[in-house]
Amino acid sequence: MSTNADKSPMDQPTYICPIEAEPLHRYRQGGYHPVTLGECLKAGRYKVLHKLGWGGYSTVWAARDHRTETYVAVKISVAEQDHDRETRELQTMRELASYHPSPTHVVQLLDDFDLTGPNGFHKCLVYELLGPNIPDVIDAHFTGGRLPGGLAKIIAKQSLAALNDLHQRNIGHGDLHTRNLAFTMRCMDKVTEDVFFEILGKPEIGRVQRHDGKDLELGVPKYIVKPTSYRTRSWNSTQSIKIIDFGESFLCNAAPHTLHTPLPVRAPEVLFQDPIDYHVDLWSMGCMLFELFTGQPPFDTFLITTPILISQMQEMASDDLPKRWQKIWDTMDKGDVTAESSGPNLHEWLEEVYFDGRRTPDLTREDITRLGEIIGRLLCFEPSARASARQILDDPWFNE
Ligand SMILES: Nc1ncnc2c1ncn2[C@@H]1O[C@H](COP(=O)(O)OP(=O)(O)OP(=O)(O)O)[C@@H](O)[C@H]1O
Repeated sequence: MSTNADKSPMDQPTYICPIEAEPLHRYRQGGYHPVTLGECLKAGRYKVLHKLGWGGYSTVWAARDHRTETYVAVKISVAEQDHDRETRELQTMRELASYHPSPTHVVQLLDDFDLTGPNGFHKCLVYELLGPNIPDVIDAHFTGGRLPGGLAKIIAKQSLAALNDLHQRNIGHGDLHTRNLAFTMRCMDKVTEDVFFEILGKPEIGRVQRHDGKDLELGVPKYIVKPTSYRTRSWNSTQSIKIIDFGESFLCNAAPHTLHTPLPVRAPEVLFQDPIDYHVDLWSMGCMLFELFTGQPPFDTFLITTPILISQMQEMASDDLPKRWQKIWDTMDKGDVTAESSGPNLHEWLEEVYFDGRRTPDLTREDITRLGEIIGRLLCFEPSARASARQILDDPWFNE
């Protein structure tokens, strides 16, 4: 008997919804769990109030924890067969919970539970409730598409401190980019639900319909909620961030063979299929620092292919391709990419992007030169040549 799960996405019925939402075709066997606002999860403990976001592997919901009378974030994973990701996320979080004090700038896991719904079995992780991520705050609050230099420096220092805490414990994050840095929310627990909705915005709800007008399939929600857009916050230097999304994380003594880090921040050892450890995060951190200060990642984010990325990496990296990778590169099918690198190097590119004339710079040329030196210590092909998070944090530029 053929089921929905056997069908390719092309054969699936299509759904329409008037608001921006996660891909609706993924509400099917093995996919997202359909959540309704106001429903209570884990035997009445967590009352769902709003949608916080979604990713390739989960939907994330703001909820009231009736036991502790606090607001929390419940991450409901897709009910896929391969539970490696959620196992790794849970394992990392439990490992971190065994340390006291827990790292200041890493999201804290509060609870976990299992849920069975029409689309299968879902692992649910309950986290402390955080605010919006960096790109969402930039979109909402900063014209010009980038953070003020002072705030970027504070966020950079906090993410380096978080990374140092993880690496000291032999944990790799594996998915470090600005979407995975979320601002903390202060004083949320004491606020009433009315104030809570003033901050997160009232949920916007859209009715889901089948494109062909037939009844909805079992497992597809009738109504979908638009992710929150936080209001009434000022984003300044008193702010604090935490690293979220540990679905790609790993303990270095049991590192996976590959990672699904987004291509523009993916470390070269992942591309060349070399063994992986926490040094992957230092490459991603180099890319992230570039983006935090300039508002733009160093490597193309659109239509990028592995050969294009490797050729751009050769322009930006502080060292040459190691011999073991040069051999692979020489024989790789490069499509339109010429082996010769001809683009700007890291320092030229950083200056060009930062002083692009479209935005008023608040950092000096000397600042940008020094930032370029710092990023250069991270963007080294050879993983062991990359500076550690601690070494970067100790750079005098971060402490002026
Ligand atoms: N603790 C939290 N507090 C507030 N919002 C959160 C929290 N955790 C996650 N979110 C929101 O939910 C979104 C998805 O979460 P997350 O990145 O952990 O899911 P994912 O399915 O693993 O995503 P990806 O496909 O990016 O790996 C985040 O981008 C963020 O907007």
